Amino acid sequence: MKTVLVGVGQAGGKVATALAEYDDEMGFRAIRDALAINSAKADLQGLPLDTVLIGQDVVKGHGVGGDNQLGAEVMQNDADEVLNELSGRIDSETEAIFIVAGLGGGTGSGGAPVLAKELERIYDVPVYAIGILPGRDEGSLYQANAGRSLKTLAREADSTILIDNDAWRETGDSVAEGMATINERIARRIGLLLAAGEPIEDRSMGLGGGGIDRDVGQSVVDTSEVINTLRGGGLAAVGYASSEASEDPDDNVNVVTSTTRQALLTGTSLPEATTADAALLVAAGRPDSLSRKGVERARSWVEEETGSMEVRGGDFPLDTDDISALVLLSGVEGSPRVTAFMNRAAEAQAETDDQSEGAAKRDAAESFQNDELDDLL
Ligand SMILES: Nc1nc2c(ncn2[C@@H]2O[C@H](COP(=O)(O)OP(=O)(O)OP(=O)(O)O)[C@@H](O)[C@H]2O)c(=O)[nH]1
Repeated sequence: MKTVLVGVGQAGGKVATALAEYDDEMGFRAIRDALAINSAKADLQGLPLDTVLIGQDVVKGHGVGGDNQLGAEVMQNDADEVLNELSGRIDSETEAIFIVAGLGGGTGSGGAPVLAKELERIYDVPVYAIGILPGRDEGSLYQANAGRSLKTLAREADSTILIDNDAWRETGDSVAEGMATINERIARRIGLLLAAGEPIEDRSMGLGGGGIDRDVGQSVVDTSEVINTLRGGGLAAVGYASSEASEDPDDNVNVVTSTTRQALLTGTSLPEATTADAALLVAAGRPDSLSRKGVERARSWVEEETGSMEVRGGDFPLDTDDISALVLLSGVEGSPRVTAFMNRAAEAQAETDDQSEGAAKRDAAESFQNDELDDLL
């Protein structure tokens, strides 16, 4: 999927960098351009991307200090400059725009929904968001910010892929190490998803220098399958797992199915998200090890497990010794983790508003409709 990537805020800039670097290292060229936007000058310095500093007249390059309403305001005020900067990058080849942001802070949290709205107004290609949820141990301001931002982003973007900061953290990591690990994991998963839809001849095949035969590819994933999977809108998640391929092709039936189970049951960006409205299974590996029977069985298993009748599946030929499974889930609003998060956010907002009686437990679908969490726009 030929993508223009925009990172907003500190987390957005770092994750956009990790993604652009991964795409480049792998030679995928799915990310055609990447831009980082922030109201804090220091967070833009040192990023190997083109950057735009917003809100300079208001916060003088010092960031919005976790105030996401101010984050939304400065993005709105400087929207013309940002759109101008993007207009030279989004062209007739662009198939999707991805905005990535940490939803718990100020600039990314407030800025991402505003930017999504502005881009939707102008461009026909889908505008997707990658929204990073604060970990459970982050303070109430982060939770309340993320709840408000998510509610707004889910409405403004064509789909929002959620990454829970608690999902891929390794125990024992410091916060900085933890972030670096999470960012690498996001880069690999989203990076594969974007590359999976690219035609084979467009890939430089950094892993094998063109050694993949073109006519393997009747079931190769197409960009339109990613877009169709996300068409229902709302919230999405990605799962991923990888195992060594066996030399015996028959054994790879089981390798594909067990790797897919791991991807969905233990490897998703939103733990416990297994029911979905639609899903896409991408099996990556050498064409001769990607067992057709295995991929078909794995796809049927995803159908049963997610309860969705709309599960697409396909291959992603890669010259590696592993078989990887990437599962994209769309329509995960009802998952327990989203419910728990929206309750946590509503409680945090009630705490900050001193209206604790407003924080009764409700299900997540309802929290996207009711007034417990303020809308940002
Ligand atoms: N995955 C990941 N999350 C991060 C990273 N840096 C910060 N976060 C998370 O993002 C949230 C804070 O957002 P930031 O991006 O730091 O804030 P900002 O948008 O720059 O906003 P201000 O600093 O208030 O202007 C918190 O929930 C952090 O846990 C990162 O590198 N990776």
